[in-house]
Amino acid sequence: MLVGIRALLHSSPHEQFEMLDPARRIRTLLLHTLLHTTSCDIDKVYAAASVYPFAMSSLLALLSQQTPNLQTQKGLILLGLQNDFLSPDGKLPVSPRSGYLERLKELVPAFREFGSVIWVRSEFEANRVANPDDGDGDTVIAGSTVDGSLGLKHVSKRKASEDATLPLKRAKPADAEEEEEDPELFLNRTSNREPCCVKASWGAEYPEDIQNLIADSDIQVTKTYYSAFGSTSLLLTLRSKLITELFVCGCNTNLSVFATAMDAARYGIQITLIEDCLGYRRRERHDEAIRKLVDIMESDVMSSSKTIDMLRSPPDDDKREDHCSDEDEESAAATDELEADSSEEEEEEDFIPDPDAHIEKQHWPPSARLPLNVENLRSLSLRRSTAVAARSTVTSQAVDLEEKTAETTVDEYEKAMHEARDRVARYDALAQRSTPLFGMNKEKESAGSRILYDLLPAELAETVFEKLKPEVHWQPAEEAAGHALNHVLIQLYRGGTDFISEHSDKTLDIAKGSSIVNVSFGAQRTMRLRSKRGATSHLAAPSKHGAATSPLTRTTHRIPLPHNSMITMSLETNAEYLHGINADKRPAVEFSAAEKEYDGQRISLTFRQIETFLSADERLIWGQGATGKSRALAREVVNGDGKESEELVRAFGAENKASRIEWEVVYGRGSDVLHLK
Ligand SMILES: O=C(O)CCC(=O)C(=O)O
Ligand SMILES: [Fe+2]
Repeated sequence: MLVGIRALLHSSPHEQFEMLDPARRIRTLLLHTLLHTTSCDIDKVYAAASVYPFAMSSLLALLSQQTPNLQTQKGLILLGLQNDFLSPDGKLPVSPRSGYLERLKELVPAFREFGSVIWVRSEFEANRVANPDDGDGDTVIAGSTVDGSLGLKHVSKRKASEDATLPLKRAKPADAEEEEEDPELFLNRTSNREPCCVKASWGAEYPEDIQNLIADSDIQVTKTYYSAFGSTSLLLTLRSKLITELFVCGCNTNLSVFATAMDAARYGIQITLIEDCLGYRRRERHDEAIRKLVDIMESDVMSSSKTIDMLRSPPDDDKREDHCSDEDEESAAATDELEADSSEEEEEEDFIPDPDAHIEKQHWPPSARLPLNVENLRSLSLRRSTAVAARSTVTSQAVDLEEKTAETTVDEYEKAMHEARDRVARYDALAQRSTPLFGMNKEKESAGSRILYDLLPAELAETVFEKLKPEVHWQPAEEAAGHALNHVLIQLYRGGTDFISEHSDKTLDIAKGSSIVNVSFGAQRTMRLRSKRGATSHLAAPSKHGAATSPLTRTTHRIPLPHNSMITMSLETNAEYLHGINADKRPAVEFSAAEKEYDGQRISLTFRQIETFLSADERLIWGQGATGKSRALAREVVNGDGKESEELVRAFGAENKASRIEWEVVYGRGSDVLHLK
């Protein structure tokens, strides 16, 4: 059960009225319509699994076998760093990104301490078809796919009987009519031009600077397709080395990089694109490739320096643990063994693969297993990078607020909250410190919703919970009116089993275009956001048919809410998803330190900008959500369960169901009902 304590606020000391507490309408309704989640969304971690079920399930099977002590490895893959692309005299020079080589000079040797370095070069052998209609070719972003949506449909045509160890897309020689004139399609000889990287030509060689970076111990691969998995034994190499995570550099982002990363991700390998070490000729193609890899394959994107930082000081375990713990789901496995130890000796000691066996059996020998399944691996990896990013962006905030920490009074807290609210209003400033709610590079999907860690200065954060707790029991919250937010709801979750069912906040009384700001103190809980049934999202990546998610697929995001964090939830996110905090029924031993803190109790503060008002005696109601739209037109509140209550319940129900409501149609007339029975 959730204990909700209402906090009525005066909008200004001079006006004799109180804000309508929307929670009263909302919460009373919730008591009647408790929604219990009944089924687990298997699509939760990445929708790709349903698009490429066969490739995914083979890796899933592989990773979920239970044998201790097997450690996964990382690889740095560098594609196409050849004269034809890097040299100004090459056939298809990419735009030299400033400092690119310097960054590689730092990254490559640094990476060797943590994993394998893999150099992949192209050699023209025969014309390769890109994005053919029958699906029998490489997937790149060029030619006819550039303006429209990318033709991925051929990949899903793969039959389960196909051998997943073979490259997913085997390009076939192009015939005359299929010739692509797009000059970026460098593995294509047309009547007008020569292909790039012709075997034994200068263009196919590595420039000297790159040659100097290659060590004897590195893996070198020559490919003749856009994808490094076509015509090579790269997959076997990766599997024999237990490389489950690839960091990708090179050029072109939209060609070899894209085709390779797509294939790798289909094989269940976690991809991190090192954005400042990618080369391209056209920015929009580079962006599109990254967007698709992030949206479809849940790839991460990092700078080279952040990659090195992350490798050198991986985030602590608390931040990496998966907190999926809904009653309808298996809880995540332990994560201790996740961190790869890249020492070659240890790797060999534990597992000596028989490559032939892999082709046939599609799984590792029973003696080799991972403690994690692929879902955990992926979500952890995603979380980890987000945590790193968050950590590295909060430093300036800590400095900013340092002076304000001398005295940790509630006034101080108020001041800090005001400051935080101002920052919410100034989106640009906030963006420096917070990250998109659903992860770095998920700006669009997050629709302006963001998460900010380390909201308050450290000293204040240490005491704020103890200071706020008595407030919850004793009295409504102090006035917390800011410029944009005039209402706060304080809620105490007494332990892991207190929950709030999934819902959308009802926008009847909430100012249009405003954001809902949700601050967490105390024990960490996880907010689950789940797209509405039958909703076609306009926020996620559009598919060929224009809609991002099929009406049957529901997208789920789980956002851990650590102590001292703040979510700014846009009304768009509120409309698109139901949000809630499920009861956590895992055994206590599975709780992380952050989840156990404060005796498992959590306080949330939900700030809103409310546009419907009540008179101090609660007899009159007016404003956006009432029938009288101004003070002068205020009407008497309606209580009881008459027809009007029923109508309001129905309207609220509509908002819980639909990702888009016609606000004017559903709520426009307003309702003077205050208490729903
Ligand atoms: O406690 C929380 O963080 C969520 C609260 C919430 O969603 C609500 O009150 O509408
Ligand atoms: Fe809510």
